[in-house]
Amino acid sequence: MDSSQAPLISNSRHDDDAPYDAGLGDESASRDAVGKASSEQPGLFVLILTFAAGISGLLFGYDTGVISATLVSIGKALSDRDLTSMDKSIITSSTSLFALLISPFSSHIADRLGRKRVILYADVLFIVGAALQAVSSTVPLMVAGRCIIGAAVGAASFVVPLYIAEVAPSSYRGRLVTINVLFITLGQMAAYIVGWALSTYASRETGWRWMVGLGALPAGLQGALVALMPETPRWLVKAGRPDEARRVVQKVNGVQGRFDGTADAIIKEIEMEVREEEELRRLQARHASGPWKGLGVWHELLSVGKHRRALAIACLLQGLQQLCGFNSLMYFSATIFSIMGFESPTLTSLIVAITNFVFTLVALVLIDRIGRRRILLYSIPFMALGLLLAAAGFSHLSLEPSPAAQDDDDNAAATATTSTSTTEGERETRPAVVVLVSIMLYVASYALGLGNVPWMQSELFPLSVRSAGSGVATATNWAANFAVGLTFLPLMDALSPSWTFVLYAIVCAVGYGLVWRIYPETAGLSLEEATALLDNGWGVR
Ligand SMILES: O[C@H]1[C@H](O)[C@@H](O)[C@H](O)[C@@H](O)[C@H]1O
Repeated sequence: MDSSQAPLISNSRHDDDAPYDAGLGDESASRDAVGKASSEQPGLFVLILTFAAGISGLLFGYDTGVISATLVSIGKALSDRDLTSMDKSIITSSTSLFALLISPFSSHIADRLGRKRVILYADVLFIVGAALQAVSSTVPLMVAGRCIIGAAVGAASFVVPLYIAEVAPSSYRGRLVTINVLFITLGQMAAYIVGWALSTYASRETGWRWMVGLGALPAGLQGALVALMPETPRWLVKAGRPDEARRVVQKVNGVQGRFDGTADAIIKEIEMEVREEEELRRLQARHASGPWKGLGVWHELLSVGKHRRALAIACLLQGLQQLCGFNSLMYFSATIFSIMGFESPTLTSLIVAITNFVFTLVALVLIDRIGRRRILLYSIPFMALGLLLAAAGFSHLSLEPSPAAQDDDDNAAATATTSTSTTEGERETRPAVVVLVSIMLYVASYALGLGNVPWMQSELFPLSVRSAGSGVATATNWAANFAVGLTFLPLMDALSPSWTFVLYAIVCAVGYGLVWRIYPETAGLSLEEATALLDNGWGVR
């Protein structure tokens, strides 16, 4: 895996003011000229770039969030029958599977053809995937559309943060991680609003087709914006085009067409970094021995104790972010609220997306003050509590797990009417409210901690293994996301909703113990200090 492989990873220098450093390389380099450039106000150009990155997070969020309302609105439109739990699970998880499969390839394309090219290809995939879903008439066609969307999400979630990190001044790179998560949650909220509006006001036949098809619009906008943007200076230098790279740096710094010593210094620094990186790769290849021979950076990652520890922590956090079951709500909350008999399941499930977005915003403000380890240790118990309360609520509800009840809003409304018109039904209202409030508690505590902290993975790894380590951790995230998407509905059928939620609570409890045991506090530390914590052990005091 090369330096550009991992999402949220970039190349160059460490910025002490940027606790969310997106995985930038050479810690030792703090050149004056670069520092000067970094402290400047963002120009219009940089703002456009940030917006472009935002669209990508938005698409990631929209396309993963929209499936919740889509699944309850499809009815018999695919293959002339109701969707089974297995259909729903495959339609949902095919996206994460393809995101997992595609991201390593996109790093090679990004290195060969440039970052911009990957963004454009991803946009094309977003558009094709959206169109295919919108016109699909069978389950396999819908799955094919979701796979194409997955490939787009995988490529975009990898390359856009990289693009911005390589172009923007260092002070902006640092905030990228959280801004990206914020845009993802914004996209999910937008998907839920669109899902609710279309399932309520559009016709039954076409509403869900618009939901999935609308994802093409931001992709088209992003494609048009990206076509106007330059390649990154770092890629241009690597491709032997330093003059073009200099022009881009001048544009970013707002000194286009004038002599600018800062731009020269930055280009020199990039050239140095590119050389250092190549040298490092040669050394790694030469020193590898035994089973790791020829594996280069993998040898370095797996044979050195502190790198292994960093990898264990990063994978633990990413795995936990998904295995705690959050995305089962993101993907299936409308289905859950539908079988609980809520009159408008898509509107009710909007609460999940809004809570997630609002508390991600709160996390932005709190996380540096409280610290990553501490915010996790404070929030995970509340996640477990929310899950257990929801499980208790579910055990007092008589659910209607039949596909007809799940897929038909009218049916769901009928169920709700019946349940509220009888004494039996009135007794059911209270547990339904308990489930809803518990889910909000769970989502809020997730958004404060686990929704964000794992993406700060790159600060655990030293430069030499940063991209490889972050890449593996990101793959862990998609793999666990896939597993949860595929197993949630079958688990609900096999174990009951209560026990499924108890299972996620157990995952949270085990995760809490592991975080407490092996994840040291890195907030407020420079990248050198953070990675040094793992030199001789887990660094937990
Ligand atoms: O950080 C994000 C965010 O928490 C999203 O809401 C979730 O759907 C993603 O899986 C996660 O990676």
